[in-house]
Amino acid sequence: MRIAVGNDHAGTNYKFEIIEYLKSEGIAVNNYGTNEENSVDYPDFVHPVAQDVEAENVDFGILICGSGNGVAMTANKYKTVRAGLCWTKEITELTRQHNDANIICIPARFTSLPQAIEMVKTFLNTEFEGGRHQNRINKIPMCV
Ligand SMILES: O=C(CO)[C@H](O)[C@H](O)[C@H](O)COP(=O)(O)O
Repeated sequence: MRIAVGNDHAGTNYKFEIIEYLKSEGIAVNNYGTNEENSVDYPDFVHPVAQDVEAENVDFGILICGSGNGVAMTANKYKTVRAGLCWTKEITELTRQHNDANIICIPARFTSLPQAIEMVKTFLNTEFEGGRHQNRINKIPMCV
């Protein structure tokens, strides 16, 4: 498995811990930064992750910022990206089971680090249920 990871300054610390977890599981990582804590603009670090997902260079993406919203809004501009904002284990499960999300967006300022890692584990280990949910996903694009 290969995962693309991107974050702004609010997500740098969590990102390094999440990468440690991914590597401990033998998962390959494309780290697009930022690797610093100085203020940056989140779209600069979201576009490479979304492009990796769109090009199917990776299995999933992980985006981390303060609230999770800016990174989700940016990533969801890509046609084949379904980026879900997650803040509990249960919502993370549903984001995979019902929405077949291919990117998880983590709000670092509103989740603890153990919670963030648990959400990543859950995201990577939960299957899409298909069926009625596939019909709904098919209706998401504005231009089919
Ligand atoms: O929405 C966001 C990016 O996806 C975030 O919450 C940012 O991390 C946040 O806007 C950064 O705020 P700051 O005051 O510039 O640190």
